[in-house]
Amino acid sequence: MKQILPLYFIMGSQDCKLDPAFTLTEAIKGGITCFQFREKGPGSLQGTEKVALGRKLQRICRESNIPFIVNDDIELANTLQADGIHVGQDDMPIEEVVHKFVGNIIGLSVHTVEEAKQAATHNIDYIGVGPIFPTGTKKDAKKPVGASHIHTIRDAGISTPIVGIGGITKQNAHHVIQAGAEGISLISAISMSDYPQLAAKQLKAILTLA
Ligand SMILES: Cc1ncsc1CCOP(=O)(O)O
Ligand SMILES: C=C1C=NC(C(F)(F)F)=NC1=N
Ligand SMILES: [Mg+2]
Repeated sequence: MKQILPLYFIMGSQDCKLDPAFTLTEAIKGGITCFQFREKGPGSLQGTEKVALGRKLQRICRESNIPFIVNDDIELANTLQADGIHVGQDDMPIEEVVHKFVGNIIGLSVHTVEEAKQAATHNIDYIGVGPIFPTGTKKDAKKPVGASHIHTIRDAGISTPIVGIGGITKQNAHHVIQAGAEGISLISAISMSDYPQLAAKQLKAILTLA
């Protein structure tokens, strides 16, 4: 987990300024360590187009040995034989996911310390804690919790690997690492960039300095 969580890029075509395949290829060159396909919300693809894009992005990840995680859609995750799945609190119950998903990485979205405690009782590989900072990318995001919330979760004795998520940029990424997260995950800081390779490189450099 420690080697895949540091710079965890998440994207769907709806988040992407340039061509998704180009952006992902560039982000990988820039040093991302994990990718999540999150085709969801306004403007996202559905059905066969969604599967086709997923397959295309999975191939790009496979060429560079980058784990390919699918958000929410357990059917798609199993169809693509994805490396992992990420589910939210209001998606399929985690017990079911652990049972139904054939891959090996399972991630869960977490907002409160209570949810983090719950997650720790299942063998979840990592938890996505956020939104850390305000974000416009997820329409129904909850109230930002701030980087200190990661510290609070750690202080509650929870040792599950953590990625911070929500409004993370090269300006604020260091707060997330300093608060005790194994990594940062983000969408627009890379997906909305004209230079996704440079964006990824700059974020990666900050992680090594944090
Ligand atoms: C998927 C998700 N979950 C909590 S905030 C968020 C959106 C993160 O997007 P960005 O990195 O552009 O703020
Ligand atoms: C809502 C989400 C929260 N966290 C994460 C991750 F960063 F992968 F943990 N992914 C999501 N899709
Ligand atoms: Mg979700």
